[in-house]
Amino acid sequence: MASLTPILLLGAGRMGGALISGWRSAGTFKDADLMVRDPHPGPEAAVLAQPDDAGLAQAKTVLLAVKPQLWRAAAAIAPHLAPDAVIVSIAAGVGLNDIAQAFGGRRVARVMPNTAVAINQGVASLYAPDPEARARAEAMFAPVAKVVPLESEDLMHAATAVAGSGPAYLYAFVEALAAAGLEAGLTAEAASDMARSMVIGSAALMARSDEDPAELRRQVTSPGGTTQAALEVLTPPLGPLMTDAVAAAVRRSRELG
Ligand SMILES: NC(=O)C1=CN([C@@H]2O[C@H](COP(=O)(O)OP(=O)(O)OC[C@H]3O[C@@H](n4cnc5c(N)ncnc54)[C@H](OP(=O)(O)O)[C@@H]3O)[C@@H](O)[C@H]2O)C=CC1
Ligand SMILES: O=C(O)[C@@H]1CCC=N1
Repeated sequence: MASLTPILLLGAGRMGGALISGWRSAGTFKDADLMVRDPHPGPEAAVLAQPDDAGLAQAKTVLLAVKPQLWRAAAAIAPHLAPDAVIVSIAAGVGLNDIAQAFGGRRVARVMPNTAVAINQGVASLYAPDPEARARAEAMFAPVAKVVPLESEDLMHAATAVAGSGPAYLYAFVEALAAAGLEAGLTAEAASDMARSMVIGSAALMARSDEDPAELRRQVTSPGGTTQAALEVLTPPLGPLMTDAVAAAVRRSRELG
């Protein structure tokens, strides 16, 4: 693999900022290895070099991290890039061939990360038929995420729906559980503390356990007890609901492309 730095973050908002935080804490890149082009960079990117058009030619790798609706406008920098610059896109839904075309035929990798890269515990699905682009994307994401290679680009929609958007589903669950606790008589503060701490502790337990989630669930569920009573309410609609939610995200990902 050729040198992948300097890396240009083309867009450095919430997801670009999460990556910068993760790279800093993992020691993956020095700030001097990173540059940013963004009209309003987030706090993590504010100290990074902001090259003018001539300076863009220094970038060896470009992380495309703008909203999917804005990616074609962002690609207007392509004529200023070095011919051998490689594009690594995290934009939801936007196809590899379209990106390659807009960036003058340069090599492209697609990655779908999630915000947990900020603490080096992300998931990053990767599709890149070009070996050099794949190697660079792996070098960028393996220090901050579990990298999951995808065999076909079409699976990127499902990866986005499960692991890219997934953190929001979990936070929505915590919100709903806290609201239910409030309804059951707890104070708002106690309900929020319990829901949040329960998810943090249960996720940490799952991370350390060799058991699959179904066995961990069984370990909590006493026959005829409280958990069983709740799961009899929760489980029947949960599977179909999650299937519908993931299908909606897949549909939206296809539309964004
Ligand atoms: N957030 C997430 O959890 C995840 C996001 N993604 C993908 O990452 C990408 C970025 O998402 P996110 O970080 O949430 O979005 P943000 O809006 O937080 O960040 C995008 C940044 O790009 C800037 N920008 C807009 N236009 C341009 C341009 N022409 N050139 C350079 N920068 C520009 C925006 O500035 P301004 O605010 O001024 O418009 C903003 O700072 C999306 O494509 C999304 O699909 C992927 C996985 C997870
Ligand atoms: O909501 C979105 O479209 C982006 C992609 C995955 C997470 N956030």
